[in-house]
Amino acid sequence: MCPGGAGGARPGRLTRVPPRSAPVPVPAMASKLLRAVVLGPPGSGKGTVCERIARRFGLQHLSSGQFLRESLGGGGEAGALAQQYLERGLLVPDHVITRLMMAELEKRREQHWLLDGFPRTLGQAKALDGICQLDLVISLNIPFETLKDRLSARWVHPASGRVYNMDFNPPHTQGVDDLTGEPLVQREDDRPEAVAARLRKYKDAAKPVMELYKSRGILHSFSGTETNKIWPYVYTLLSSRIPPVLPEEEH
Ligand SMILES: Nc1ncnc2c1ncn2[C@H]1C[C@H](O)[C@@H](COP(=O)(O)OP(=O)(O)OP(=O)(O)O)O1
Ligand SMILES: Nc1nc2c(ncn2[C@@H]2O[C@H](COP(=O)(O)OP(=O)(O)O)[C@@H](O)[C@H]2O)c(=O)[nH]1
Repeated sequence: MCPGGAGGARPGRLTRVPPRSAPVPVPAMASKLLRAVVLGPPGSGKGTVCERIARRFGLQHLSSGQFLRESLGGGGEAGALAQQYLERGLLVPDHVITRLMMAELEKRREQHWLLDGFPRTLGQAKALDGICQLDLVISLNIPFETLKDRLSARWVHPASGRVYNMDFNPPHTQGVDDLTGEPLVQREDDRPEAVAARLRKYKDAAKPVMELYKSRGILHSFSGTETNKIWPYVYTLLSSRIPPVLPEEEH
């Protein structure tokens, strides 16, 4: 486990993806702080599952992709660097994303946390090793056709990262974010023609990361086409490590 440190958590400009309603914060009084990662290709439901875990278990959810998107307009050096890569649909270099994520995690060293989208390469996994020992890695295995369908129906609220799907979790009013009333958009890279290339890139980079965590015995894989069917297993796994603050059924 990552040790806690003096100073406590400070509110930073991290990307803590806001859930649909406020999470119940879990004071990290326990000496063991949960360090978890959710891996999976684009569209596999990482954000959806992480949001549920964050709410049920009071964990901090950090999404590297959302964090990067938010950093772009901030005027910072790292954001400007990242922009060049994101605009071209490329992975941000390890040293850039690692620096950003490490700074955020340092602020959260006294809280339970859950990472989504990081680490994505072996280099990133090794950097994470340098600051903590992960307890749990959840891998979502979803068939390609399902991913393609989901992404083409995904709508996002850019400011918060809240995600909708026209079949699975539609907004109350079409095209509009439930909490702010602001317009929803579709991501350019969610177009079907962009998805196949993204998935290939994901697989190449993720394979050694999965092998590393498998060899350590902390990788838990879940396969299926429906998040609601996978979710009870994820909930049970998490419950064996940290007490829930909300029951499983409450979505
Ligand atoms: N850990 C990372 N390493 C390098 N680049 C990253 C990392 N996380 C995010 N990025 C960059 C490249 C991604 O194309 C972009 C958006 O990330 P993200 O929202 O996680 O999208 P993604 O392509 O993985 O799809 P999805 O959100 O559907 O999983 O940010
Ligand atoms: N139809 C359907 N859509 C889902 C399911 N689970 C998640 N989604 C949607 O699929 C899209 C991708 O999910 P997301 O959590 O963003 O995946 P991520 O890219 O791995 O973070 C979003 O629009 C979700 O609302 C599911 O079981 N069925």
